Parts: sequence; C-alpha cells; structure tokens
Amino acid sequence: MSAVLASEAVVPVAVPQVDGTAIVLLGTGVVGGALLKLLNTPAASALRLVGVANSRRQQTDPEHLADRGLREKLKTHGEPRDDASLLDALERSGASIKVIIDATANNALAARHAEWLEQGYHVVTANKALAGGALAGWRALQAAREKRTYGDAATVGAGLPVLSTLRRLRQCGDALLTLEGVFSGSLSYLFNQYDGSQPFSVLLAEARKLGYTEPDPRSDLSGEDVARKLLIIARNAGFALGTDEVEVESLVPEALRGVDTETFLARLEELDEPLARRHAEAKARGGVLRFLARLNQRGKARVGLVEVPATHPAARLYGTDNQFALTTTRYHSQPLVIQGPGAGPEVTAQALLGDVLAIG
Ligand SMILES: NC(=O)C1=CN([C@@H]2O[C@H](COP(=O)(O)OP(=O)(O)OC[C@H]3O[C@@H](n4cnc5c(N)ncnc54)[C@H](OP(=O)(O)O)[C@@H]3O)[C@@H](O)[C@H]2O)C=CC1
Ligand SMILES: N[C@@H](CC=O)C(=O)O
Repeated sequence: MSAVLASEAVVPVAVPQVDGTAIVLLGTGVVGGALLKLLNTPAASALRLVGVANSRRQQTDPEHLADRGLREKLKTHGEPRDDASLLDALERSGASIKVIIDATANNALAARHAEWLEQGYHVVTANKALAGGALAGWRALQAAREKRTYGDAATVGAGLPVLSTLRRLRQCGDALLTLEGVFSGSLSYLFNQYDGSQPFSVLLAEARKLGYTEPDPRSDLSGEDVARKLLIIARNAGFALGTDEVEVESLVPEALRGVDTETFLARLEELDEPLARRHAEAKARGGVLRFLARLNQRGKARVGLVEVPATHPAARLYGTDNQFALTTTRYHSQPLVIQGPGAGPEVTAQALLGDVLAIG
C-alpha cells in the first residue's frame, strides 16, 4: 500500500458511550405519528430520536429530526429506506440504551426483531407479526429477549395492562386456565354500534378514519389480528400454540379476500348484506353480535362472531373497549377482568412510550 493510501485509510473511531436512550422509529402512520407528538412532550425529554422511517424514506439528520413537520416532510423528502443506516445512527449516538420502535404492520421488519435483540438493541413494538405469528418465530424471540428488553405492551389491548398482569401472576406461581373476551378495538367499535340503522360499511369507514383498524381492515375483519393477540396472550401464559391451532371465523366475503387493499376499500358495501342478516337474526332472539376470542383449559382456541345475550359482559362494552376475562388457578370462581379502550393512536403511542421509558 502506498504512503498516501495508508494515510487516507479509514480507521474506525470508537464512539464514546454516554448515558441516555437513543431511539429509532419505524412507521409514521397513525400510531407512529401519535408517538412523534408524544416525543415532543416533557415525558419524553430524556429520549433522543436519531432516526425515523416510513416505508419508502427515512431521516437521520438531527436538524430534520427536530422539525415538527417531520412526518409530513418524510412523505416527499428523505434518504431512501435502509435499515443498516438506521442502526448505524443508533451506534453513532453512543447512547448506552439503544431502542428500535416498530410502529408498522410490516412482516419483514417483525422478522428482524429477534436479530436486533441479539445484536444488543432493545425493541419496543406495536407490530404483532412476530410474537403472534409462526411458533418458530415466537421461540426465537424468547431466546433473544433474554439479551435485551422486548416491549410488547402495545401488541395487546393497545397497552391495557394485560401482558404485564399475566407475567406478574405467573411470577407468583399462578397459571392461566381460560381466557375470553373482545380483543379487537375496531371490531368492538363496530359491533357495539351496529344496530342495522346504518350500513356496516359506513361504520367500518368511520373506524378506519379514526385510526382503529389495521392498515388493511381485512386483517381485523378476517379475525387474523384477534387471533394474533390471542396467541400472544396464550404463549405468554405458557400455551405453545401454533397459528393453525386457532379456529378463525372470517367476516370477509370470499370475493373480497384476494383483491388488493384499494379494491377492497372500494367494495366495502359487499360486507353489508351478510352482516345485516346475522344482526337481524340475533336481534329476533334478543341477542347481540360480538367478535369473541376464547381459549379453554385444553388449549382449544377460537375467534369469531358470536351471538350473546344482552346480559353477557361483552354486550355491555362501549366505543373501542376491549375486555379480557382471565380465569386462573387463583382467580377461579370469578375471572380477573381487564377492560378499556383497545385501539387508537394516543393510547397505543403511550404504550410504546411507556415501554421505552421502562428500559433501564
Ligand atoms: N391503530 C391502532 O389502534 C393500533 C395499532 N397497533 C399496531 O400498530 C402498527 C401500526 O398501525 P397503524 O399506525 O395504525 O398503521 P398505519 O398504516 O397508519 O402506519 C403504518 C406505518 O408503517 C410504515 N411502514 C410500512 N412498512 C415499513 C417499513 N418497511 N419501514 C418503515 N416503515 C414502514 C408505513 O409507511 P408509509 O407511511 O410509507 O405507508 C406507515 O407509516 C400495526 O402493527 C398495528 O397492528 C397496535 C395497537 C393499536
Ligand atoms: N386494529 C387493531 C388495533 C390494535 O391492535 C384493533 O382493532 O384492535
């Protein structure tokens, strides 16, 4: 090597470690956008945002990251998407705590959670695709979370204290026996309001506008999102359930299952007739429809639309309320019930922030 080249060779500079928390945010949609707002509040003053990305662009420049219009600007300006340069921004921060926040519904990103934990990053997620996906992914995650924190409060009940309660009970030697409830904020919102006076599709469009549905609302209507939450709870309770062990009833008509999201959204009215019929039948018998999730003591799991009497606990929910009824060895004669809003940007973003602040 010539003397000139030798003197120009890049020598890696050790970044001095500093106390503090650096974060990278993936996803600036409903939840990620609400989190960006929370990051500008005093509660988050100790956190340093070093990278933000949507599906196509990202930003790591401190000046741009400090811009209140960051989310809008990222739609048209920014570097091309590249996970490696976001991780590099975390490294360059020198922060002793480095956190990746996943506020997307992207499967490929979820598939990287375990790898990121192994590499020394903490992961905080609203994305359920790994923990609520294939059992092999769940197992890889369990091994990796021994290394770093996996903040998953937002994945169930949009941050209601379900997983934390379950873990606490297990720590005390209690065991989950059965689980039942309404695990979807959007389906709760829809069936709590649906009385046949306006089309189901109108309510669905409203729920989407309010940020309660998944990016593709078929993930809610197909029962997939509820099944994921059931799997996350069941697995955290020690039931090693595979995705094929949950019986799932889909509300998506056959003809709308294979079309792209845009086409589906343009054909929402096709949901109306079958649901109007089921509603009328239930009403004639004095019942109401609720999308329930159930896990029995033998590990048999089902999610789907159920006609329940007006006296059923799930018949008395409001708005986006979720309800989790946990029967355990110690909460035996009466279940422990956790209930409250189970979808929405603010509560979900708060769950993410809470998980980040709890790392330390
Ligand atoms: N909404 C709610 O009430 C709740 C949502 N959640 C979960 O939060 C997650 C996000 O939901 P929500 O905010 O409603 O969805 P949105 O569709 O509003 O936002 C998703 C965001 O993810 C971005 N994204 C997609 N792929 C990538 C990628 N590869 N890299 C970086 N960003 C990417 C999208 O980018 P672009 O803007 O370019 O499309 C978008 O900004 C989901 O997993 C959902 O299940 C959990 C609890 C409650
Ligand atoms: N789309 C989801 C949002 C939270 O996970 C729901 O409706 O519950």
